Amino acid sequence: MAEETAPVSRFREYLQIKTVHPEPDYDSCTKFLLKQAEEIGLEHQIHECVKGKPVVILTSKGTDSSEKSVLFNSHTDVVPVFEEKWNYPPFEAQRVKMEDGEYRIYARGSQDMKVTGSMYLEAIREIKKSNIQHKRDIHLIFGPDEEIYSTDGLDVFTKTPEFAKLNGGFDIDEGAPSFNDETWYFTSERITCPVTFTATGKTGHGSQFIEDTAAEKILPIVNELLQLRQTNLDKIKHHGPLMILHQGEVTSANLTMLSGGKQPNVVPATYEATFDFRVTPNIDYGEFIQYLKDLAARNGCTVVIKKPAGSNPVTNLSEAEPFTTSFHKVLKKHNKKAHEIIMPAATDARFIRRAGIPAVGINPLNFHKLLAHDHNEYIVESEFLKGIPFYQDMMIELANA
Ligand SMILES: CSCC[C@H](NC(C)=O)C(=O)O
Ligand SMILES: [Zn+2]
Ligand SMILES: [Zn+2]
Repeated sequence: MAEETAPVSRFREYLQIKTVHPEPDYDSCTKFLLKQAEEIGLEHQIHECVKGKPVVILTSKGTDSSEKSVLFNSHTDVVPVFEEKWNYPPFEAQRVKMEDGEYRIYARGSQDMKVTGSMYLEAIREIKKSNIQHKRDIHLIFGPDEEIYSTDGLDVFTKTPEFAKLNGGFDIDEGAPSFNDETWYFTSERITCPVTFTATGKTGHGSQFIEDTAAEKILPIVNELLQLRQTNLDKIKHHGPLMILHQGEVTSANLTMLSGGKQPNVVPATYEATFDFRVTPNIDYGEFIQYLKDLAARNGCTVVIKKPAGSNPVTNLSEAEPFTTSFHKVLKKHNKKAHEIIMPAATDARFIRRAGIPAVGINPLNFHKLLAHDHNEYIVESEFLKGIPFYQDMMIELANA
């Protein structure tokens, strides 16, 4: 049995903190991060835009803090588990030796995204230990509530003077591990767009042909949107198993909640249908919202756009020099077969882009089954360890760009 190294022990300690919704233990998490900062020799700030929702920032000062800084962002919260479905307890972070000799770390958050926060911490630890100087300030941002829309997290924090004071010039953010030897990076993402349609109609006895019912109003909407889902899926189906890389190019629609009715023999007065749309940056967001409003009106329903987004800026890397050159230099040094794709899900990078800062989501882990939000989430230890020098180089190259 290979000895557990200190970076793995610290990663496991981070995973053991139950920052799980609906009641994430942010206090213990902040204590852990501050202990890291003290050991490593980093400055720290804590911003609670909303009480109990800390954004923790750990900083390695550069030799010229007047230059634009570089940000390395990650979230500290994790999604809930169905514990009975796990082979290993999700908050023990067990280190398990596999038949191929590899070690895996099983825990909720191991992929999404404490592995990234841990790689940032270990990378900066190495930089400080070796006393390597860098020009720009490096800020590690640990944000809360990303998994629940970041309303009390980066969404609000990125609008504060404290965020502006960080003077960010470039942001490295959440990515996804790849299932092969390629590394994907994201300069844009689909807008997360939860929408609820409500139909109201006549009620009465379940034995009668009541007219103008809620069901008759909601169903055309549901049917049209499920058809839209199919049409958009058909556009990317030809990619076969690689379709997953092209999801961001189209808008997805999933009926995620449907409710109405109290008893079988009472015609319901209302029906509610909630869709999780992810709106591709390839279409006009405003036009899509108008389409949903028209669809509701045409069917005599009301519609609530639950998280109106305003804008969905895309990072144009050709306009993000000198950082872009440094970013690609590091990918090359680490022999990354890099591909730019559209992030199909939502990350906190959207708020940083909205603040006018170029942001790139990336995850250097290769050969992983994507297990974010799934049972038995794990990472392969050797890939985590390989990611540390990757981020070390990324920090130094960007901070000296
Ligand atoms: C919508 S806010 C929640 C964020 C979450 N992000 C990821 C990467 O899983 C999502 O896209 O559902
Ligand atoms: Zn995440
Ligand atoms: Zn997530």
